[in-house]
Amino acid sequence: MNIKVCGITSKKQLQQLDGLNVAYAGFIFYEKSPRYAGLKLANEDLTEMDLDVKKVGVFVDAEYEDIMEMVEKYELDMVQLHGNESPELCEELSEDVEVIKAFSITDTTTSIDTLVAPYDNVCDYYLFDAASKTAKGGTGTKFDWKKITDSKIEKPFFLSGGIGPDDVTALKKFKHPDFFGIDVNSQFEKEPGVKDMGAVLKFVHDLK
Ligand SMILES: O=C(O)c1ccccc1NCC(=O)[C@H](O)[C@H](O)COP(=O)(O)O
Repeated sequence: MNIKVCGITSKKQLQQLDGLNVAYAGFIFYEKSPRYAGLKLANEDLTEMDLDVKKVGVFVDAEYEDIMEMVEKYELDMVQLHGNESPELCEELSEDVEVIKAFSITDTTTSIDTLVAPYDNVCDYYLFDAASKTAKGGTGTKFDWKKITDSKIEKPFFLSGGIGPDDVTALKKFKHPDFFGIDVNSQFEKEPGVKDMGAVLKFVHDLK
């Protein structure tokens, strides 16, 4: 199970994460987020370290040029599109960088397969998060995972939304042919943007 820890805002925590057998580190490039990385991380913080962890930039309804500027500046390996980005934008970006398209799942989402269909050929991964009325992501809210197990999907995906230390047993039981990894965030924080690395370490160990 690949693990992505999202909302990293310091060089020190990035270094710590790199030693923890975590596959992906997420950096939020959305100014309204309390985890906005743009003002806290210099590009050298990400580019001058020899990292095993892949760097994922998270964007919400940003323009192609602005996303690519950050990809180049921070040498991002992947972008995660967490808003209402069009399949056309995903396709354009996927020529330059790996793309994760995120989808917000609500109680009224009836068919995940219908939701993802327009993005089938234009991104590399999906990410399923819980929708929220208050924020675009990082809310600690779960959605009904049965909506996933009832779907075909047919692309590697990250399961996200409110995943915390108490979910280890449920995650070990969660099965889907395209289940690629999990994305965690606010349930492993001391405060927004500051991870509890001890909790992350224990979680990674417990999942193995
Ligand atoms: O984390 C944020 O502040 C955020 C803001 C705007 C768009 C996306 C954001 N986070 C993206 C993520 O991938 C989160 O890890 C995901 O929403 C799950 O968060 P949580 O429910 O806190 O585990």
